[in-house]
Parts: sequence; structure tokens; C-alpha cells
Amino acid sequence: MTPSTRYDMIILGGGPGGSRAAFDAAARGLSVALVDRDGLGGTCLNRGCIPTKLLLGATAALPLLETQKKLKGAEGHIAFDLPALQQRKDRYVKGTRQALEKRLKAAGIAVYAGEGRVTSGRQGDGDGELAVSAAQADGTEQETRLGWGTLIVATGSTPASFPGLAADGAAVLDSTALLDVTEAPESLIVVGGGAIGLEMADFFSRLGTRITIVEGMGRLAPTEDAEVGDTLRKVYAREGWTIHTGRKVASLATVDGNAVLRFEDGEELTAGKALLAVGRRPASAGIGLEALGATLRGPGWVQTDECLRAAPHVYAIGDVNGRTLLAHAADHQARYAVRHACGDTATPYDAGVMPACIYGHLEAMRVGPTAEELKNAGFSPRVSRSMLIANPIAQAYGTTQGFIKIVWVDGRIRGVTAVGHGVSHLVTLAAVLAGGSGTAVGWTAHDAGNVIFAHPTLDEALEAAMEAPQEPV
Ligand SMILES: Cc1cc2nc3c(=O)[nH]c(=O)nc-3n(C[C@H](O)[C@H](O)[C@H](O)COP(=O)(O)OP(=O)(O)OC[C@H]3O[C@@H](n4cnc5c(N)ncnc54)[C@H](O)[C@@H]3O)c2cc1C
Ligand SMILES: NC(=O)c1ccc[n+]([C@@H]2O[C@H](COP(=O)([O-])OP(=O)(O)OC[C@H]3O[C@@H](n4cnc5c(N)ncnc54)[C@H](O)[C@@H]3O)[C@@H](O)[C@H]2O)c1
Repeated sequence: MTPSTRYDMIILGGGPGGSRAAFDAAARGLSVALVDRDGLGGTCLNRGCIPTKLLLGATAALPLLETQKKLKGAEGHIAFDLPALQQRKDRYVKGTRQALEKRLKAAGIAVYAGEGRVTSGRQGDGDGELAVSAAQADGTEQETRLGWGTLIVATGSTPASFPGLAADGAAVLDSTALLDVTEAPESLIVVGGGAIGLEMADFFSRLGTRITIVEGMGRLAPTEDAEVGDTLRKVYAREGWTIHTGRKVASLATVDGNAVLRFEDGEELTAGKALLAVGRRPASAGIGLEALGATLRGPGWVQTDECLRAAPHVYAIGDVNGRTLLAHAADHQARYAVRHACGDTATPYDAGVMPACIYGHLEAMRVGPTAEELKNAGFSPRVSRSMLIANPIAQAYGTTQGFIKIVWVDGRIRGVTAVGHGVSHLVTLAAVLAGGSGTAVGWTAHDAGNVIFAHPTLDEALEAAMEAPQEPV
């Protein structure tokens, strides 16, 4: 069958990576098609970054008011209406999806709704081909064949599961299903103390749900600085969460309507619901990438070369390549892939200083490597720190738990780590201090001394950390 239409670039997946690539390619004058089987906006808009933050944002005042109650400065009770919060969240997500679709069309991008599958790669000067199957109202499938000059695969990821540890849609839910519940469970077991587990546990605890969190590694947020995990544990345990770390789960299942978790040592936990938040898996099955010469690693991460190529004229960006599972990483990779495909750059992809945050009333923020990672890589890092208890804004809010830690190598900032209320707001400044991206290098203490930090701000805690003595690790 001959393709019905050909495009200079076809992008498979309309999440943050795919839509950024589509806009950038169209702005360069390429003919562009974007193919998505689900809602435009991808995981980020429909079941990830945005809905979680809408729920956290809507309830953010509660922990602050609770703190004022403990300080005897307030009294009373606030109750949230979860169905109303859900309606508002769904309206906002739908509106944003529609706005995205309009912007794509206004930019001249052809949007195809359906499942994409590569049917052939490029042969010499010929085009590659992609089949898009879309279900019709009468139950039949309609297939459209499209020709491509360059293909960008941005198909993202889905929740991970393991044998004996899988969401069943009854009491054991993945993050997508838990995000839509309209009744807060009286108790929730969260398996996985990473970003999703912590953010969703924080939200449900505000609705009065009793939280038990089970993390297989030795601490919460195990990829972060050890002191971040320790602080999270201390604060959340004080708020009544039960926290198990370093314990192996044997099984998790719905029994008589409840979620029942059994540890390998035989101990059992029961709760109204359980959230399985143990990482993500690449959405690369059935796309036909192997036939193009691409290599899939482990559960299907698409291997990319130093220029984010999976095969000749084929790029893989965002979650699906497994480099960094963050929306802004997908966006950054998309910008590079389009520049590279258009011949505007030939230098290898550089992720630069990647910012990352975990949100909640206690937040974690990091740019660059941790001191431990640098030490393991053979550097001799030094650290300086400030404690939030000494910061006037943290005192004003009564949110004084936490710290900011600066990681130095040879007198320059290589990384910044923080935990505490509102520290995510410092992340972009921290990224600038740590050298941004590419060949830029981190600031010295002298450079930082030339910046005026407004008073009183949380930013001053960053200034205080930079001015504090630097100690070896
Ligand atoms: C609960 C949760 C909270 C999160 N919070 C944050 C956060 O606060 N900050 C942050 O940076 N990141 C966050 N993330 C991660 C972020 O959502 C992802 O890193 C980001 O969405 C990845 O973008 P992507 O473009 O690579 O893929 P995705 O957003 O996953 O989009 C991929 C798209 O491809 C489509 N697709 C897949 N296969 C096919 C096919 N064969 N044919 C057609 N279409 C296909 C899918 O339908 C989807 O729309 C969160 C994730 C979750 C689950
Ligand atoms: N704020 C943000 O930027 C944000 C928010 C949510 C998600 N995300 C992204 O989404 C991705 C997925 O999030 P996630 O929280 O599912 O993954 P994650 O990798 O952040 O955390 C998963 C946790 O589950 C633990 N785990 C794995 N198997 C286990 C088991 N059998 N028993 C107990 N614990 C187990 C891991 O040790 C890990 O700490 C992350 O990589 C993150 O980058 C980002």
C-alpha cells in the first residue's frame, strides 16, 4: 500500500517530548504529523505531573494551617470535597488538552489519533512508513499509512509491575487509577517511596487517610542524598505515617475488598487501598522499532546513541529511552533532536544540570550529582549547608524542618540538594548556580557573593549555604 500522505517528520507520542518536537519542527518549516493513541499531553498532562499538582495545590493550605494550629495561632477544621476537587482537576486537564490540540493545529501540525506502528524504515532516499490504526464508531479499525523522512519516537512509559506485585484495579491501584478515586480510603498502603509514592501519600494524608509506606531500599527517596531520606522519614513519621524501609514485599492483592500486603518475613498489612508506585516501564512494545535496527534494553528501553538516535533517521526521546524520566528532560531532548535532525547541531546531546523535585508540603529538590555520587566517581567533593530553621521565611510559615546543601568540587558548585517546605521554588536558581547546561561551569563562592538576595526570602537559605564553611565528605 502506498502512504496516503508523507511528512518531513512524524512524531509518535504526544506527551511533553512529542509535542515539543512537533512545535519546534513546524517552526522550522518542516511538514509535521503527530500521532497519539490516547489523550494529547501524554502522561504528564493526563495522569502525571499536572493532575498530581492540581490535587496537591488545591489542598496545600491545610498542612500550613495545621502547623499554625499546633503553634496555637489558629483553630477549626477544614474538610475537602474530593469529588469537587476531581471535577476541577478533570475540567482543567480537559481544557488544557483542547488548548494544546488547537495550538498544534494552528501551527500547521497534522494530528492523527490512533495507535502508531512502523511498517518500514528508510531505504536510500525513500521514505519510511508508519501505519496508524484508529478504532471507528462501528467497531472496525481504520488504518492510515503515512510516509516519514525523520521519525521521532516519544511514546513514554507506563506503571511498572512485577510478578506478585501488580495493580488489579480493585483495592490495588496504580497511580493512574488512584488519581481518579472520588472517595478517600480510610487507609492506604503505598509500595514505593519514590516521587510518585511520596507525592500521592502526602495528598491522601491531607484527606485524613492513614498512610503506610513500604520502600524496598534502605530509605525514602533512595536516589537522593541520604540526609534527604532521613528528614522525610523523621517529619512524616511525626505526622503519623508508618514507614517500612529495606523490607521485601512477597505479595500484594485484594482480599475481601481490602488491599493485603505480605512481607517476605510473613508479616501482613491490610488497608482500604494500596498504591503500587515502583517505577515505570517503557511504552515501546509493538511499535516495530527492532525491524529498523533499534536495540531495546531490559523491559524495552530504546537504546540511543550520543545524538539520541535509535536507528538511522529515527530518534527516541523522553521516558521511552530511559535516560531521565521527567517531563522537562523529554522537552530538552525534543529540542535537541529537532535541531540535530535539521542539521543545526552535530555535537552530542548534553543533558546539562538536570533539575528534579519531589512535591508535597515537604519538598525535595536537587540539581547535579550528590556528594556521594561524586565521591564514588573519584572526585573529592566538599559540602556546605544551611538549616531552614535559621531562615526568617521558614520561621514565618512554621516550616523550619529541612536544609540546603551545596556540593563543591575545586571551589565550584557542582550540585545543590534541599529538603523542606517550598524548596522546589529554588530549583532553577540552583541549576544556574551549578552551571546550567553544556560547557558552562558552576559558580564560585565569590561569584555568588555578587548577587543581591532579597530579604526576607527562602532564597537567603541558599545564600547562607553558599557562605557556610565547606567541609570534606
Ligand atoms: C503520577 C506521576 C507524576 C509525575 N510528576 C512529574 C513531575 O512533577 N515533574 C516531571 O518532570 N515529571 C513528572 N512525571 C513524569 C512525566 O510525566 C514523564 O516524564 C513525561 O510525561 C514523559 O514524557 P514523554 O513525552 O516521554 O512521554 P509521555 O508523557 O508518557 O507521552 C507518551 C505518549 O505517547 C503515546 N503513545 C505511546 N505509544 C503509542 C503508540 N504506539 N501509538 C501512538 N501513541 C502512543 C501515549 O498515549 C502518550 O500520550 C510524573 C509521572 C507520573 C506517572
Ligand atoms: N516530581 C516529579 O518530578 C515526579 C513525580 C512523580 C513521578 N516522577 C517520575 O516518574 C518516575 C516514576 O515514579 P515512581 O515513584 O514510580 O518511581 P521511582 O523510581 O521514583 O520510585 C520507585 C520506588 O519504588 C521502590 N521499589 C521498587 N520495587 C519495590 C518493591 N518491590 N518493594 C518496595 N519498594 C520498591 C524503589 O526502590 C523506588 O524507591 C520517576 O522516575 C520520576 O522521575 C517525577
